Amino acid sequence: MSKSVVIESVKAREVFDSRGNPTVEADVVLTDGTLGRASVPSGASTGELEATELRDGGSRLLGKGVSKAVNNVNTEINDALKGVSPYNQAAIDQIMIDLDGTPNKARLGANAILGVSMATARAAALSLDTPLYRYLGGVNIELPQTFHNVINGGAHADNGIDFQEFMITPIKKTSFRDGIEKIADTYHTLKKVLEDAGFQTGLGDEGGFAPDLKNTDEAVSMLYKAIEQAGYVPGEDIGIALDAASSEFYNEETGIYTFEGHEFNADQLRDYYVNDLLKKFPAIISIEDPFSENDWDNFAKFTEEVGDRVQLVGDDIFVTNPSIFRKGIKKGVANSILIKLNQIGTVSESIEAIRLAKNNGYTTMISHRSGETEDTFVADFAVAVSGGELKTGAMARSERVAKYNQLLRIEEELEGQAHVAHFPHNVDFD
Ligand SMILES: O=C(O)[C@@H](CO)OP(=O)(O)O
Ligand SMILES: [Mg+2]
Repeated sequence: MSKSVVIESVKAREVFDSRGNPTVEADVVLTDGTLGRASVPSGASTGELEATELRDGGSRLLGKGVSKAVNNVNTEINDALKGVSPYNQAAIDQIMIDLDGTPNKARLGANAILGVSMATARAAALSLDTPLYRYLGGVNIELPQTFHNVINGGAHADNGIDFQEFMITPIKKTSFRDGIEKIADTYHTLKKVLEDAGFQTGLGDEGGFAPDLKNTDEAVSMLYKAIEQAGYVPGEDIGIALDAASSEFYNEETGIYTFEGHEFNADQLRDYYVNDLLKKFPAIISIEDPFSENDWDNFAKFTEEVGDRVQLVGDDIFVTNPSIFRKGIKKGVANSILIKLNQIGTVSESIEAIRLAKNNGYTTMISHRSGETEDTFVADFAVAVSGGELKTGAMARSERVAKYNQLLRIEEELEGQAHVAHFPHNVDFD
């Protein structure tokens, strides 16, 4: 590491994400000439307490411009980081957190700060001629088990399904590639299963199909059919995971969850999960946001009841925020946390949330956003932090597949030395 190398300049521009909305792309240039570049994703079903994504006026872009965030990078952040070493990620992130001065990055924008945070890590790795996953992770790294959202509902599709994500994951695999191939197989088979049943197979935001199925039961049944027709055993070879994203259909005033024609209170919803869904479909190994971000007590109660046999992931409720997550751990909410870099806004704080999870027996699922770019940062990040699990969409749409292709390259680069995570069985199948 050359001590004399420092940041020469930081610059951002407005580019577009996979939904055609503007987003921030940041460039960090070092004095040795290295350029690190990164772009920021964006969610549709966002948690209320996520760090602020700064958006502005501009009638042409429906008020979704990011020119203020871009300007903040080009002026204040550039001034603050010029001359600073790129090799201390925590210090870089802290400078931006202090410069912003708000608890949720509302002044400079989490999109401005995260773009620079990621681009700095990439520049540092490049200047040391080290792969990004190795720079961030050292030698203690692991390829993740992937979770693929193959039926899209909720805020990600214009169909009648209220649960947001229906994912498949390769439990049994001899390598990362083997797992991905099984998923691709099942994905193609699912298309045929849906077509045979007379459904449309247009895609939702995350590359999964968006058929007009009537409910969760029917969607999971389709997954069972696809897994079996592809020659695999549901729950053994391929597991199923859901993101209910229930904050989207929860009424805080009445405490009622309205979905698929039901009007359930928390007890009825719990009964539905335990005595209907999980009984009927034992291949379901993980449920994300089963209760709302504003329904902590019931989320905790549910964790107590089924947390020993199913992974319960907190997304909207923790928003990758270490201090909110700490409260959740104390209350016994969930047994897993979703990690989205732009929910908190820096690489270092995301790593802190992961450390907190590991120290408290929570699993971690690293995640893309429903609005993505071609940037593959999250793939390297998942390997670096040995995140165990990664969800980044179906095996379609280039902005999703780019991440899986990057993981295939990483596996090849590690020449068979790469360990691949296994969930839920903590054993190796190879
Ligand atoms: O809820 C989620 O887990 C995510 C990612 O799949 O969706 P969004 O980016 O729209 O918040
Ligand atoms: Mg979610």
